[in-house]
Amino acid sequence: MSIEESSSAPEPVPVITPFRRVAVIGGGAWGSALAMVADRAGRETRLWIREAEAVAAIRAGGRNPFLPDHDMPAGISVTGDMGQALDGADLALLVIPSQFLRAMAAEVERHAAPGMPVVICSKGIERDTGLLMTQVIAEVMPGRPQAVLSGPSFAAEVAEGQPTAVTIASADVQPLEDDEDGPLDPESMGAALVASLAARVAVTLGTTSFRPYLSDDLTGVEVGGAVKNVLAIACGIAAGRGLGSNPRAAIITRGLAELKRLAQALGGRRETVTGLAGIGDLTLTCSSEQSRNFTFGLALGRGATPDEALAGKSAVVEGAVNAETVTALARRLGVEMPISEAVHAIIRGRLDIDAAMTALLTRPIRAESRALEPVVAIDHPASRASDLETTDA
Ligand SMILES: NC(=O)c1ccc[n+]([C@@H]2O[C@H](COP(=O)([O-])OP(=O)(O)OC[C@H]3O[C@@H](n4cnc5c(N)ncnc54)[C@H](O)[C@@H]3O)[C@@H](O)[C@H]2O)c1
Ligand SMILES: O=P(O)(O)OC[C@H](O)CO
Repeated sequence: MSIEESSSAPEPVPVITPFRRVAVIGGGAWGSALAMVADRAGRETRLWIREAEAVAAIRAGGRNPFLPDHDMPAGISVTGDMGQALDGADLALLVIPSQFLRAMAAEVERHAAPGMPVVICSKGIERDTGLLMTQVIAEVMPGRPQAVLSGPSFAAEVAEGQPTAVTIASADVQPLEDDEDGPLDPESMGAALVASLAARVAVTLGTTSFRPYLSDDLTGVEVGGAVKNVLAIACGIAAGRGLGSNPRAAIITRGLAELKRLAQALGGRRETVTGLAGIGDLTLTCSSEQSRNFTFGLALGRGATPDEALAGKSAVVEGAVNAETVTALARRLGVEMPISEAVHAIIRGRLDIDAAMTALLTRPIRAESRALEPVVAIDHPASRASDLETTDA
């Protein structure tokens, strides 16, 4: 029996027109892989790369140094000229490391056609402002339609065409008409989702190896992408320190609780946290040495300083910055994130790994679920004054 036969027949949905000309802004590993996705999906694809050497290397028939094991398909037009990349584009994917997105987006805004939507593919929170990437784009590209693409997706595997599923969220998912069942009536929301920018981006990029899911929760999706990087560093640290397999499971589980608290404090929804951009990306990044964040943590755990762990890397380690941005935002909102705090304190040299581990393990004992009210916290029998609570500022 086929998959189609085994499930009830879906309602017919309107045909959604894909975007035809896609500009990918940012030719690091992820931008290059996403350009390959767009090319495979049959879109006219241009890839803007900031580094002239990378453009020259690809044009000379070589490979992008940011994705050195993969040929760039001939159908992708590679350029270092932003105006050329955006000329005639009807969609742009912004694949710029989070701390540089503001500056690059301002340049995109100068060249992009009015109303051309952008898809944010970066994972992080801006250091100077504590803003999510969607908030940065709203400031720099006011009024421009935007979506977010995130989820468990190592660039190299996507470039190889390995099966990958991601979440695409856009904010234009409004019920199509007033509905007496309220704005979250599933039928009305389902219809709105189909008419959304997220859906159009999904049909633009979907292939037999790249499967997007739709969401209207940009905040939940964004917080997942930023926080998982910090938690992957925590898992790397534990592995590098030789602490066995148990801490990884604990960090993923309790880290997910941190992620959920921050997402909800910012207006995101808890179910997004259990989706691809939350637990999906968290489990991927916390479990693989393909992750730059995990391997950064691994080096710290083996005794390297943060500078030594980053030395010689052209690749971005978003979590190294986002440990600071995530915890600063959490503190401002009164959200407890002890594992992320510990990672930040270790990177800053304020706490050594063993002291951080002891501090985490001896925090007050409380119910696992905060749904169990009232929340009772009991002093841990082995606790000292918690190092974590004194680490910062
Ligand atoms: N690599 C992945 O597997 C992957 C997957 C999903 C999401 N992401 C996210 O995509 C974003 C880009 O990461 P990547 O992996 O493509 O990068 P990368 O590590 O492969 O390459 C570094 C990138 O940083 C850019 N860069 C360096 N200095 C800059 C500056 N001063 N101004 C502007 N840009 C500068 C380079 O041009 C290059 O594009 C990050 O937010 C990352 O979290 C990456
Ligand atoms: O290599 P990392 O740790 O930046 O992770 C890459 C992607 O975000 C995984 O989804």
